[in-house]
Amino acid sequence: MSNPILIIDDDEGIRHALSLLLMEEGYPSLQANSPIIAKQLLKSHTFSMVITDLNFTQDTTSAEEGLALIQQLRLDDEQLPILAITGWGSIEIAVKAMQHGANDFVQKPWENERLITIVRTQLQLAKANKRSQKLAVHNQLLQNELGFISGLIAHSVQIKQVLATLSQVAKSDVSVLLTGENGTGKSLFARYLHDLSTRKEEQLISVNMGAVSESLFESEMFGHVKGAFTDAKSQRIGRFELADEGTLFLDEIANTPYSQQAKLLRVLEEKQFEKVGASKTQSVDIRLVAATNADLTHAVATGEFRKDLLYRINTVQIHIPPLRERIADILPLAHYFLGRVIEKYAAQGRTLTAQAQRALQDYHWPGNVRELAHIMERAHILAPTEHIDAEHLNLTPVQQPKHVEIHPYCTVDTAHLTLNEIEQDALVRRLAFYDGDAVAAAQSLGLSRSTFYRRLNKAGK
Ligand SMILES: Nc1ncnc2c1ncn2[C@@H]1O[C@H](COP(=O)(O)OP(=O)(O)OP(=O)(O)O)[C@@H](O)[C@H]1O
Repeated sequence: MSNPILIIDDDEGIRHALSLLLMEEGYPSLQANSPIIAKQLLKSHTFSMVITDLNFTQDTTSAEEGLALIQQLRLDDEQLPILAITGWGSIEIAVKAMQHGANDFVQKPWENERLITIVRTQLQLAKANKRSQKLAVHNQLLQNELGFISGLIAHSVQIKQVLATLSQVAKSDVSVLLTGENGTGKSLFARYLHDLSTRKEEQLISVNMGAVSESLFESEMFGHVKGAFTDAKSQRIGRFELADEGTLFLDEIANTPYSQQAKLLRVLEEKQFEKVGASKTQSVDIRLVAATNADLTHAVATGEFRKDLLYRINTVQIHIPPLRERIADILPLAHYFLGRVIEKYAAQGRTLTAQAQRALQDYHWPGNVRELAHIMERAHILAPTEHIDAEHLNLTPVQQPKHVEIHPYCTVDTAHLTLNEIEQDALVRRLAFYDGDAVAAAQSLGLSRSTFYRRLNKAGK
């Protein structure tokens, strides 16, 4: 049901008549007999529109009280449609009401049909305004999303299976958690899910939880009202509100500051929130998709991630396998990215030699699909002829830990070591091999960084 319309008039008969008229047209309403009561109601409720008289004390005709109220309402909310009722039919007052922020006016006694037409028009206008405001913010967000594309390459059985599961759950409203290494395509799969869902006409709003600073978390997620804090010069729409009726994609969810996880959970559970500085509660209807490259079960065990939040977000969990485990995707992706760079630079077509193709298939891909995209662009720039050879791919040995000889692990005499000692030795050597870069070391072993550390610590005990 839509938010109610607030009727403000000191005359009970008028409030009643208006309320009945609106109800017949399907608009619920609440009533206030004075500006004071109206302000109280506005603090605790969200209204779709305000219809207000201008004189609230008997025998006054100056309209001062009403004009002051309109001015205040407009200051508090730039979008709220305000309709003034000018009882003492002077055009001068009607003009003043508009100057103070009213969107339109009607004269008493009003014609029902005209009044309803104005109400309907103003509500539609407000909805359109809100939508375009949301679209503007959304476009900005999209522009900030580097490398966003709509194409999706799926040749391997594993990715076909992922797509099948995504289509299966898309139409429901269950929360989906996408797990997988960096660059495996989690954001792209979130978009795929949204596009297949019943919410596809609405927005998919992405938030990189690692990029939201702790101090601005609430303002970013829930928005703020004008004046909520020193820099809050105007009202701000938060990501939850932007995603209303659509999908909210929380990327890198493991990076949500612990102090904010309870607040996030509350909104996800109750589907209600308050803007920073606002006392009234807003409802929101979102479908949640989250993504992580971390081991969230481990993060729960170490107290970094709330267990209840994990259970709220992982109703369905889908793992996106790393590129090295789905070799069938490598060449189709390589050709796809090559096609894109050729288009981008309006360049002549190029082909991959047989050696280059083999090198791509043999490579370990610690940076997954994102790395492949970069390598194809670089190769396009580096190759002097239309043939891209293995050397132009520049797959350096450091990035290629698949070759056993570069890990001096085999030279260790393991005959007298326990399994734990062998594991620790392997982990320590791998870390040293990557110059202490735990992420690269973990990725080369097919582990998340946290699992890598956990095993390193365990093996050391
Ligand atoms: N199957 C695919 N087909 C086409 N492009 C893909 C595919 N998978 C990934 N990509 C592209 O690879 C890049 C990295 O993907 P994406 O950003 O979705 O990965 P991610 O798993 O969300 O990464 P991170 O964990 O770092 O956020 C993007 O440009 C994406 O469009």
